[in-house]
Amino acid sequence: MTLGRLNHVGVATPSIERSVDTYRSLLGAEAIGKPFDLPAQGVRVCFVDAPNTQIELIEPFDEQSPIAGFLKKNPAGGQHHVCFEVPDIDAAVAHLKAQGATVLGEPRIGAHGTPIVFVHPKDFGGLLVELMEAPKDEQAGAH
Ligand SMILES: CC[C@@H](C(=O)O)C(=O)SCCNC(=O)CCNC(=O)[C@H](O)C(C)(C)COP(=O)(O)OP(=O)(O)OC[C@H]1O[C@@H](n2cnc3c(N)ncnc32)[C@H](O)[C@@H]1OP(=O)(O)O
Ligand SMILES: [Co+2]
Repeated sequence: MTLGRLNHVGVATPSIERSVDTYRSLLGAEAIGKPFDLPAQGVRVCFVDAPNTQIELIEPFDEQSPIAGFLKKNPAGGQHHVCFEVPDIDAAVAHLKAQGATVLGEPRIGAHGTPIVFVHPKDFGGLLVELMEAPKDEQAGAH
């Protein structure tokens, strides 16, 4: 298991449009992607680029969304997860399970088109951690 770059910070919001306005007006964010649906993950997504990472704005796609409960508890939204890159998601999952961590489900394709998996917040002092397999071209470029 090798810890890689911080890929993004996930921020849950009841309205991507309102959050985008806030990032633009209060923080001067300019590089903001177009929102898109990810029904398989139960979210609508929009990336705000910062020089060294991304903010991933996520809004529930439907009532079954994994962020529905979070927004019920935090109606204004808030920081939801952090995502670190790993070179090999299957190796990371095997390592985490061997250490007794609670891996939430099987790896699935995430918003960047590579496999992702989540680790329960109880294993990280209340922080929901997402691991994302780094794109192979980035890994090749890193050597
Ligand atoms: C855009 C696609 C993708 C990407 O490519 O980047 C994504 O990021 S998708 C993001 C959304 N998807 C997920 O979050 C999937 C994984 N999450 C889950 O499986 C669940 O959300 C959860 C973490 C198991 C929580 O389930 P939930 O039913 O909402 O809550 P519980 O009531 O069971 O909560 C148990 C416990 O955990 C606390 N909690 C819940 N969410 C968070 C959070 N985001 N950060 C920190 N803590 C969280 C909750 O408060 C409970 O605590 P206690 O009350 O102390 O038990
Ligand atoms: Co994410």
